[in-house]
Amino acid sequence: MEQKVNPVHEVKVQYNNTLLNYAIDHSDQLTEIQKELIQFTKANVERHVMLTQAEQCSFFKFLIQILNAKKTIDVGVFTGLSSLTAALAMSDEGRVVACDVSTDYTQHALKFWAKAGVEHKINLKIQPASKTLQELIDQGEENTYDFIFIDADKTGYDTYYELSLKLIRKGGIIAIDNVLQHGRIVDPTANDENVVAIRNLNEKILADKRVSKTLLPIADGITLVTKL
Ligand SMILES: C[S@@+](CC[C@H](N)C(=O)[O-])C[C@H]1O[C@@H](n2cnc3c(N)ncnc32)[C@H](O)[C@@H]1O
Repeated sequence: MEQKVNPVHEVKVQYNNTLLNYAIDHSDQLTEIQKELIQFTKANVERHVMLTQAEQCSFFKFLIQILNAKKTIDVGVFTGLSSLTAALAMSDEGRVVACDVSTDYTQHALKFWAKAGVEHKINLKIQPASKTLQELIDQGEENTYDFIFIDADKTGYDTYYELSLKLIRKGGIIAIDNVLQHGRIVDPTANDENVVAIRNLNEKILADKRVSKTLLPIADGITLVTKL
């Protein structure tokens, strides 16, 4: 794949851990339970690199609040941080449909949600996310969701994107994680199935007239789309 480099766009700030920590310290702080969940996951769960990052949590909280969201979907729960973040950001009527296939990971999520007192806001569905999203459509919930976060198996993203586009309301936001694939997205020699799946989706979204989109180079890259 030939890479185009546009000379108009250049890096003005070199990010490093000090700057990242400064940004996190000057944003709304994580709650004690969110911090505890992160510490627990890092200490006890082998694939803890899958955790949503702190700067994403504060960003999603902000989005969910400005959307005045009541209905959200979390595609990819792991130990529960992104679902917890959504539940905490919403008023008491707010609901999260939390999709995962793993009871190993989500057993921890359930404990932290209970500890935070938000378990009644989160409906955990243990089955492939595509099945859960299709069931919501079949139950007549098209065009009713305010915020959807896609962060599960990368080869499923295209399916999750299409189903989410049906479920999201006009003006709602779909956030798609890992769209830079740790930099491999622009490496022409990187062609594993995850990179190829995300590269294809990024091109598809770019050309997609149904949405307005912005790809933010924070964390591992997050694309936000809103349905027009
Ligand atoms: C990157 S982790 C999610 C991280 C999470 N958002 C957080 O806040 O820490 C990806 C999750 O997707 C789940 N997953 C993988 N395949 C799936 C599928 N087909 N349907 C639903 N979840 C799936 C995995 O079990 C894993 O927990």
